[in-house]
Amino acid sequence: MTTLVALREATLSYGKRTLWSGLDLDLRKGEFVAVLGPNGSGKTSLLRVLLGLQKLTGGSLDQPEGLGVGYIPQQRALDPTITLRGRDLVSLGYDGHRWGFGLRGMRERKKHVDAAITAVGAEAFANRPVGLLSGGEQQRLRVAQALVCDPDLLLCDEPLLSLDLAHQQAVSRLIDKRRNEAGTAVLFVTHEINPILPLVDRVLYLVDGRFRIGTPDEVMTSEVLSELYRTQIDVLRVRNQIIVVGAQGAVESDQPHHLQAD
Ligand SMILES: Nc1ncnc2c1ncn2[C@@H]1O[C@H](COP(=O)(O)OP(=O)(O)OP(=O)(O)O)[C@@H](O)[C@H]1O
Repeated sequence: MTTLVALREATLSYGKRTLWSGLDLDLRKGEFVAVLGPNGSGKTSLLRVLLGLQKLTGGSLDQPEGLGVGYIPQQRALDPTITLRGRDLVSLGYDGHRWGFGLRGMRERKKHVDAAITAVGAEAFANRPVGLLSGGEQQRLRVAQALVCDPDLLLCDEPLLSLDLAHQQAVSRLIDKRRNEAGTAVLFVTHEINPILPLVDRVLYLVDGRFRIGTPDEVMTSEVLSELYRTQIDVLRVRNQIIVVGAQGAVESDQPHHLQAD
């Protein structure tokens, strides 16, 4: 499979604090990689490196020139006074240069924006000011904005947060469809692996500068998580769900970051 992006011996430090080092990661075309780990382990920072917003402090990042990158940022509620409409937000993600700015360009732009809005089921509120929409409605528009530019690489920072179950499934299916049909590689930061487990090819699990990369079966085990968290962790499989139980008692599978290392 073609490698789209390669990190070699990658290190990221802020001052004296090293978030991770010696990270080797090949992201392949059409691959779905989930990034898991407790708060502050450097998941968002990894996405920022791939976006070119943060420089590595060691090692290298190889990505082809002109790689199309879509980004679904971690959710922050938008200011209620913002008057930008939902469809304008989606349009911002569209690369109009590809089609030019003439009449044809504008028609193409509208076609793509409409398709992205329909894909996330946002037709009913796309013409309303984004600041007045609910968190889940805003999130669906952010997903549309990231997909409308037909990205080669899609970086997702907890995109399912604040979505109800039906929309979690709809958004996951949409991202999966995109990578199956267009070979888009997906790097998906999440605290909850279960809703996306059937889609995940590999997991990158970061804890306190330590990390493990492999298939969910290789990484989501009692042995590996105990080693990463440096405390006894039990990983149970119940009806195709992964339940992580820490030393402090039962830990909800969607909140492994609440595990205490002491
Ligand atoms: N520009 C920066 N300068 C200094 N420290 C930073 C900077 N950006 C992030 N950090 C710190 O680096 C650590 C990792 O942050 P990051 O946002 O990557 O973590 P995360 O794994 O995404 O966490 P969360 O699960 O809480 O979203 C945090 O302690 C954060 O405060």
